[in-house]
Amino acid sequence: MTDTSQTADTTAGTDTAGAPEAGSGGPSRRGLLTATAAGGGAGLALGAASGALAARATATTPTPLSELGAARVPFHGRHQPGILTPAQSHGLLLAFDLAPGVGRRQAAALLRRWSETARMLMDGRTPEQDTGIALDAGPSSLTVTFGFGAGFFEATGLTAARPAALDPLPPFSADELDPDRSDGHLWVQIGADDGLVAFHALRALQRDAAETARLRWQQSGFNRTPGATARPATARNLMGQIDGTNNPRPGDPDFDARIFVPGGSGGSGGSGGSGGSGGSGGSGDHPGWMAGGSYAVVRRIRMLLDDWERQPLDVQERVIGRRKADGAPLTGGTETTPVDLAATGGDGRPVIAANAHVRVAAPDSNGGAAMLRRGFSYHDGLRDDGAPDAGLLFICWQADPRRAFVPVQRKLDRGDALSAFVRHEGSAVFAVPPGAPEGGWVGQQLLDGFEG
Ligand SMILES: C=CC1=C(C)c2cc3[nH]c(cc4nc(cc5[nH]c(cc1n2)c(C)c5CCC(=O)O)C(CCC(=O)O)=C4C)c(C)c3C=C
Ligand SMILES: [Fe+2]
Repeated sequence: MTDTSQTADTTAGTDTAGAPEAGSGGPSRRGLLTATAAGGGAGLALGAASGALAARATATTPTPLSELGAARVPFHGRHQPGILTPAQSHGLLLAFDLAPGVGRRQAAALLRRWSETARMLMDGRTPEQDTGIALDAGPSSLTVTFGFGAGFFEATGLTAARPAALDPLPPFSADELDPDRSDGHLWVQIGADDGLVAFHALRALQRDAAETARLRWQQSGFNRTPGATARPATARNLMGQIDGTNNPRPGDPDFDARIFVPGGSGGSGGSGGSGGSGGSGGSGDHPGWMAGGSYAVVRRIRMLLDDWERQPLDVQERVIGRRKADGAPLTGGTETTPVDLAATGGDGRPVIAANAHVRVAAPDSNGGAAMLRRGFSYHDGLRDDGAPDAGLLFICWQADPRRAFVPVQRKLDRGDALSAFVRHEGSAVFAVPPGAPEGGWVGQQLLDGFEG
């Protein structure tokens, strides 16, 4: 069953924000803030009140967080956060390689540390020796998602547990891949509706990696800020198109089968460990430790924006097959009206061109292949050639990339009108294990028994 618990809980965090939370093992960020303000800045903030009394008063009567700041996504669940969670306004993607000589024991300890840090931060609490970067903010829908790249299994000698779905992607003609922005043993996806909250998480997770894993690449992205539009709306990408309309939805009957690896107990409780090998009990050729997990394909796709912006509106719309203003199909209706791929115009030609992106990418054109697209735009200034280094950190989620991303990208590569305006510059595939049950950690099903 689909876990819909990942929509941010906006009621959490305001009533307890001023005091350490029971069983939390750490103070809330805002508890620290109010105590610090009362102790250190009492003269400014509180006039003649005594420091001790003032500290008590401010610690019990914090200013309520805004709805945006208070929004909290649960860390524990059947699936990891950051897959079904609506894409946040800030995204940080980090890939790490294990340091030379690091084995599965240290890798397991790292995943346990990372999980604990992610759990605390997503709950709005502060790790020890905190940087203070997010001291005055709530969790702001922070999510942290962890994945394993193919190289992890080689490095740790866990090759028997390596999913076949992590086989290297085939080359595509639009690829101009930079190895320094591709692959990696471990992947961390951070999302938050506040840039400082996201960066705070990045620093804490990087500190946890310490000598165990070294940063291989990092990419930063963004989406529109919640509340920037009059009403909630599908995001636009940097080409100006409404992007994400025809994503599979959790209510669809085949949603889980398309996005998540089948099997597993489906819930919280217990350690979920499988003694470390994780090589059996799976479904098809997916190892048992991946039950409830998903595979993320990450592509850095640069947009040739100078070329694109020179195209007249009707050309831009024919390239995609949808209207730019409201995302409606060229066959009519509104954004959510199904695209009519069979419709022809007065001249007898298809209204949605043979090479229109939505036709070529549609499940109906690809034997039902579908994926959940959940990306971030990026902009890293100008390139040496003067063109903007900007585009889409394309992230798609699926139960098996060999039956989703690969066939669709193969088809796009051959006949997509959009290909003339994009270049794929980074690429990686990660096995993203199921969510951690209460008391457990991410990757435990694979690595349990090795940490110490
Ligand atoms: C291999 C998969 C895909 C890549 C790579 C990709 C790149 C890419 N897409 C856009 C913009 C849009 N894509 C849209 C729809 C769409 N795209 C894919 C797959 C890939 N896109 C799919 C499966 C679909 C849905 C098709 C359907 O069922 O109708 C749209 C239309 C709106 C929407 O449904 O989201 C836009 C716009 C860009 C700019 C891009 C690379 C930079
Ligand atoms: Fe697309």
